[in-house]
Amino acid sequence: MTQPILQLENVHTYIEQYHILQGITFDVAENGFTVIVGRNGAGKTTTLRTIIGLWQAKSGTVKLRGQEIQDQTTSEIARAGVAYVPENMGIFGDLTVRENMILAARRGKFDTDRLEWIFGLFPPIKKFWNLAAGNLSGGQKQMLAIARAIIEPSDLLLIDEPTKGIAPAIIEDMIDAFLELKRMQTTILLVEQNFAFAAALGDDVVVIDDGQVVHRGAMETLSSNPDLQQQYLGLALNE
Ligand SMILES: Nc1ncnc2c1ncn2[C@@H]1O[C@H](COP(=O)(O)OP(=O)(O)OP(=O)(O)O)[C@@H](O)[C@H]1O
Repeated sequence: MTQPILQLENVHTYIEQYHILQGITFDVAENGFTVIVGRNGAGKTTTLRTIIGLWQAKSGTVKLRGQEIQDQTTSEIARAGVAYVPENMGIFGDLTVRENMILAARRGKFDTDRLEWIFGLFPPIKKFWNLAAGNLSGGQKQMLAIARAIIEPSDLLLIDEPTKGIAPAIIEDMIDAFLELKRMQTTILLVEQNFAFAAALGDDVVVIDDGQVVHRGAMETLSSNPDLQQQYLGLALNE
């Protein structure tokens, strides 16, 4: 079996005095789509922030291609090939869509083919190219945040809850865009509350509860078994 691109081993993260991640262990397969699910406050965002170095693990290891990265800074981890779309999306509302994209492009220049590919994935990016990003709808802002993260190729894309507050019709469009990313063999680790969305995309799933991994394995095993869903997720994801 090939080495996973990312491996977390017994990761403990504290926020101030609070022991939030309590021994998180899981792998992310290269070219796969892994989804982290779990109820509110379970520690999903903290897990992504620990991987990208915005929180520092107090103990345990995070390995990228076998190299320990848990003591590296966020910019070092980003340079090593990890892109991150935070829950708040991190876009600049007073800059145009184009300017937001330029800031995310290395050397401030676009690869034309890649930009066309992104326009195909997310048509609103092309349509509102010269509009201040603050005027976009919630779903369009989310698309812009993802477009910024993929304007340069990365080895691993971390995305935090892209469906949050997004209308169902837009969620369908996002599923199509993510399926296309999957076809392009982008390795993705997604945090998601919407189980239908997670199940439509995930190859593998990690369930976190109260700072611990309570289940991991093939998404198919969980998505095809309502009893398992009830056991691990309760009603939290279907509210
Ligand atoms: N900056 C912070 N200061 C103190 N506690 C925090 C901070 N950020 C998160 N926490 C706490 O850490 C725990 C895990 O939060 P986290 O955001 O990782 O959960 P989550 O699973 O992503 O939840 P949600 O689905 O609600 O976003 C929660 O109890 C939260 O209150």
